[in-house]
Amino acid sequence: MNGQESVAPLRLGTRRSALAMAQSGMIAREVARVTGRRVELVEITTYGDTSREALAQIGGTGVFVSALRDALLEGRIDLAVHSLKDLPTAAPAGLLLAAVPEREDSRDALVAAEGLTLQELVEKLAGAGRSARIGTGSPRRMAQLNNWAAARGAALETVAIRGNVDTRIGYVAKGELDGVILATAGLNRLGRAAEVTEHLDPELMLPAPGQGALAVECVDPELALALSALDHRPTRAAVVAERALLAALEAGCSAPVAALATWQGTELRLEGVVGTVDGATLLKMTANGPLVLDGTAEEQAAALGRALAARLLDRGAANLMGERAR
Ligand SMILES: NCc1[nH]cc(CCC(=O)O)c1CC(=O)O
Repeated sequence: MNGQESVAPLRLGTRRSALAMAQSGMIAREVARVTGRRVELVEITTYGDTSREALAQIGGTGVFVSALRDALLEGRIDLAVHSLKDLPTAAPAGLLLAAVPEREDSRDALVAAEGLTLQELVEKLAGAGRSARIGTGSPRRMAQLNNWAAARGAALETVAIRGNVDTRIGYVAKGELDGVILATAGLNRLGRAAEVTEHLDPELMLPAPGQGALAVECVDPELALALSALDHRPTRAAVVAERALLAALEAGCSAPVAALATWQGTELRLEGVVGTVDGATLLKMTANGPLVLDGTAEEQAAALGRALAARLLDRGAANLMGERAR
């Protein structure tokens, strides 16, 4: 046996949902390329995968992440891939955010029958004498949809749903709902981009902090160094700003908070939204910061996020979000 063959494959922990498998498979190929090592997928079942309870009841999307993090800390896997928007802003000691690969489309998407946009859907159903029933389990999406409808006097009702992509799209296919909102990035990664009937403009629907981006976590600093080849620094700076905003608001992952940082030349432009689920109030603010992608980029980006959070809190964001999570 030569030295090459005796090197054990890297164990990449993944949830077994179709989306997690697609994301993990994609990153596994990249990891094999940059490390020159074999990568095997190790399936980890999380409580969030087996429970039918509402996400808010079982502690939010953090439940998907914690089983993978436990496996990392216990040495059962070498690296894990998460959807960045599901990653709690506080990381347990010992975990390294080795890479944030280039972000996919960050926008939310409408999947509706007959290829209709939100506006067309609302108009058509108003003609039929009823309101559009749109499924989403996300308070952030509910707040913005309800606010959009209220501003137009449109008859729209949000319906709380959860489940995987198939389940959610199934509600529309079976005619139980008029439309559902999903993240474009997830649909793209699953090869289901064609099901989207409208990509929602961030003006209407600002995405969740980190939406469309992935996080690669590991424990071993040497592995982290190798994985940093997959890091996309403009994406990392953007999501750091978005997550700093979220953390400074002390909002739980189920609070109606949205944030998106985009590059305008050498400036990072951060937009934040805090609202009430009923859409009655939506607070939207923007901060711009010139940002140099050097060793201090993350601190500069985080400062931008904290500054915007402070301005939102000045305007009463804490009251809007209701009871703060912890
Ligand atoms: N909350 C679940 C979740 N977490 C990550 C994605 C996929 C998109 C992404 O990577 O941001 C989704 C599905 C969705 O919101 O439709």
